[in-house]
Amino acid sequence: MSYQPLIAPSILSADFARLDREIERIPSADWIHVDVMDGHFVPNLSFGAPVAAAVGRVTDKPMDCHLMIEDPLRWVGDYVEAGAANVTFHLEAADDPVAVADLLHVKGSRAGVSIKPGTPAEMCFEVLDHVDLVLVMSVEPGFGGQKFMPGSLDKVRALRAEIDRRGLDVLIQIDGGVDADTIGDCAAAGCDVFVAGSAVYGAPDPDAMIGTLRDRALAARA
Ligand SMILES: O=C(CO)[C@H](O)[C@H](O)COP(=O)(O)O
Ligand SMILES: [Co+2]
Repeated sequence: MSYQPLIAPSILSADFARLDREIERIPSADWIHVDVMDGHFVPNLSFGAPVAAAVGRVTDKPMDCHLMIEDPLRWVGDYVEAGAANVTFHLEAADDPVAVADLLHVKGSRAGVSIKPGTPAEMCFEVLDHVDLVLVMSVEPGFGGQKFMPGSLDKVRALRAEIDRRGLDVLIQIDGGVDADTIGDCAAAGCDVFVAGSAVYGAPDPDAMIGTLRDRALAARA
């Protein structure tokens, strides 16, 4: 099948006082990326399941929850109940990542696992058969607006090779510093899903920026 990059704007860079209006500004988005930070796993606090549920009420697009939280087994169910289509937890935070992924499937969402910049791609290999998505962080998680770390692309290439070798239907998502200049390299390395916060909401026309990002990803794979 032809390559179809998915653009997932992060509402972390949106105006939290008007999330309904901010989501209306991005009709071309494929997914809505929702960054949950608990102030423990990462040194920042964003919001939790009630705000995710509010996002779910104002959009029909798939809600993609990125949980930067400790003890994901305890909390993931709340995000499925909030309406998430995908729930991604951090490998570094999970005692038993397969149990978290299995719970997400039982609850009815897709399961994603994420790795921070310092975690080798190979650490994910044993959970690849149990998840639908791997999220490679290309900044240290916790804050929007950071600079893309090009070293993350080697991890994307390693994951792409292993997923393809096993013939798995697992998406590779990249998150952090993705913009019109960096998305091409991410697509060429093998990414399927692109999170962009500041690049989209910092643009004069956020929806036009989504089109630019998609075009650049497609061009890099042509
Ligand atoms: O998970 C995240 C931060 O931990 C965000 O999704 C990410 O940083 C998006 O913001 P930007 O595109 O501005 O880097
Ligand atoms: Co994120």
